[in-house]
Amino acid sequence: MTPEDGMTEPVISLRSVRADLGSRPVLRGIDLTVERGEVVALLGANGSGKSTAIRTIIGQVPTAAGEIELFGTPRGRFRDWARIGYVPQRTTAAGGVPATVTEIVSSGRLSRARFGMLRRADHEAVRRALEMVGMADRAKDSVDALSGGQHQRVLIARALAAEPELLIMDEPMAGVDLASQEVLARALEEQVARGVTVLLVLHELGPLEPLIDRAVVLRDGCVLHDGPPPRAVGQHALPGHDHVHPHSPEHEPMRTGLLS
Ligand SMILES: Nc1ncnc2c1ncn2[C@@H]1O[C@H](COP(=O)(O)OP(=O)(O)OP(=O)(O)O)[C@@H](O)[C@H]1O
Repeated sequence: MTPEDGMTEPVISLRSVRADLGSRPVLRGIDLTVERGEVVALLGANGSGKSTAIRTIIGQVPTAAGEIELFGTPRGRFRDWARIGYVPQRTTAAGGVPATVTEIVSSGRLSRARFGMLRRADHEAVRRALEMVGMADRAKDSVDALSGGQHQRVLIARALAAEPELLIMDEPMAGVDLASQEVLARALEEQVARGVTVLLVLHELGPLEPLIDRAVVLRDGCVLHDGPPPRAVGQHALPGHDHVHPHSPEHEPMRTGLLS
């Protein structure tokens, strides 16, 4: 590959990005770069702006200032959405619409389908995505019959079905049982081994810890930390552990926390 192919460009680049929700400034000057093949975790307390950052990157929230590039192209001109798999913050896959697991996952393949028609290769990609998240045996079931963790697996399979180069996931492990977490961690590991770039919001690194190259911690819409992920196990060791120090009577309890 040559630089002209855009292969040396960061996959995601944010420069001084600001975004408002209503009249409220939620992102207050974010710089963030994700290089090809990196796995970056976005951490921070509730309300610090993680989801808004993700939604701004994929164009669901407009920027008030600053620049965003996807695969080296300004976001406003970016059209190649099939290269990006997005897993929104936890919702049910069904949304009240009667649909089977296969139908939901197939909808993630439409961006790759020619003239909106799924061909054999597309059906195979759907089947592979279902296998990757351990849901192949539920392919024909209605999504209404699934548990929360299984819903989440289906949403991830939907994102994987297009065989994206970049996966953006908003708390993929939230509310997911341990068995599903391990399945998802393995699926993600497989994606990373193939060179897929990943940006994901997490509350704790958990079973994904070994995969994470870098952690970006937000606080009040600003980047507080951008560097190696905390390696020590356990919530206490995270940079942002909500730590109240009761043993400093002369001071107010000190809150250093970011993650909860
Ligand atoms: N539609 C909205 N209108 C106004 N303010 C909003 C809206 N959605 C979110 N906010 C506010 O924006 C801030 C950032 O929210 P965001 O969802 O990005 O945080 P987060 O870090 O993802 O939080 P969580 O960990 O709880 O998901 C919060 O203070 C939230 O109350």
